[in-house]
Amino acid sequence: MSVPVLETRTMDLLRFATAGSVDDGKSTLIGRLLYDTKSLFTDQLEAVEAVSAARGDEYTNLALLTDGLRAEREQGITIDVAYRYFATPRRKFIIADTPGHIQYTRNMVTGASTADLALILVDARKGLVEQSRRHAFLCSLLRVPHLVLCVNKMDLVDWSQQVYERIADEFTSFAAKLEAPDLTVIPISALHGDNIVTRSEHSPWYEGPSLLHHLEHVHIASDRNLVDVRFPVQYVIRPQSTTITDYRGYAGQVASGVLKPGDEIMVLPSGFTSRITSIDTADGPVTEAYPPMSVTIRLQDEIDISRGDLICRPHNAPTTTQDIDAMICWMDETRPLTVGGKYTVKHTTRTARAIIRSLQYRLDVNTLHRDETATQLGLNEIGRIRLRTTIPLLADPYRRNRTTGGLILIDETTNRTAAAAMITETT
Ligand SMILES: Nc1nc2c(ncn2[C@@H]2O[C@H](COP(=O)(O)OP(=O)(O)OP(=O)(O)O)[C@@H](O)[C@H]2O)c(=O)[nH]1
Repeated sequence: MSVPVLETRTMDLLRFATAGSVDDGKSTLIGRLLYDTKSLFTDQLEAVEAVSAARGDEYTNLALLTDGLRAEREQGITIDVAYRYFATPRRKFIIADTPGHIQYTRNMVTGASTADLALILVDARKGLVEQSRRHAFLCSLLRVPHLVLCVNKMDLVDWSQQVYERIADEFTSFAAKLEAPDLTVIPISALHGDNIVTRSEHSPWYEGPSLLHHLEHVHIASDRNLVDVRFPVQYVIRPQSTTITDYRGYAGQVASGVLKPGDEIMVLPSGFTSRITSIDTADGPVTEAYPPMSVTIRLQDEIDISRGDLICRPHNAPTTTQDIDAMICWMDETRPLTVGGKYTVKHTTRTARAIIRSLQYRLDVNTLHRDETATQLGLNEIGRIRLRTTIPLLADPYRRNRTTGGLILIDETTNRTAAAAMITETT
């Protein structure tokens, strides 16, 4: 049976990103999750207890656990995306802890772009702030399928149901305007551990799940696109590169869809068709491949295929195009995006060069106002652009496919990532 295999293999890992303003309690919450799921080593805990005591903190400061960077510990703020891992018997988790400061939109974009779920924290005393809306907007732009609003520090508002409901209602109506995905709101106290692992006795009026229960059970298997077969070829394994003289395979990671031996496929951009003879993995051959598996595909016919080509089904192909419309988040602090600028584009396994043909508008992420008179995008600004590439890209809209719909721009002189972009239209 193929379906149960698919379920267990793809269901056991949840990637989530955390967001919130400064001091809303993200680091404390992550520390609490690590602590309560026993994902810590004794020496880590002892170190944190010692630092907390030295700082004169009233409670063991669990936020210190997630402060991976020395600079951050000194300044007391999160400045980069820190990845944390923990597991429960039901699932493994990767947390992207992204900073709350307004100037770190690019880190938030980096952390959330591969997330299954985003967790936005608000301080119950302050309610929704500009940052909460901004983060919710970015999550919708990045198509993060599940959103959780944690109303934190409920202990500081005496576990008031009214306070919680006002914040939950306000956020729910804002999220509705964003085509936001599945939304869950949970009242918590990260510091004291209420509604984190088990339901708290302080909130008898709250009938939903604890945060961990929700993280363990949120259904993510159907978020993956299993319909459109997209296999960007990363590496061609030729006869001379193995000891088996007649082996020729195409290695890569399945971006979407399900591939099976016997399937008819088409290779882009050439358009040649063939059939899959076998699918190999590091653990031996498999009878099917689906995202995010890394596999090597062998074909019945000898076709000229190189890195950057894409394998799909003959009647379900991405658009082959040099003209791309995209929403873009500018990440280069030294130079702004300007019309006419030339960049290297990395799109799946394909590299091209591109020119920015136009900037249609700059978006104010707080008000969602579009400024059509804008001529530049600076660090952390978001806008809609049109670009033309030197060679065709094999692209889908980002809303359909987060892999074949995403690209990055690289500054050719510094080799730094200048922007991340989500394709809105391919023409
Ligand atoms: N009373 C109470 N205090 C909390 C709670 N959660 C966090 N705090 C406190 O709020 C302060 C800020 O928490 P952090 O976890 O450092 O906040 P953060 O959002 O990670 O902040 P940055 O890393 O600076 O972005 C700390 O003093 C925490 O102890 C809570 O549920 N109740």
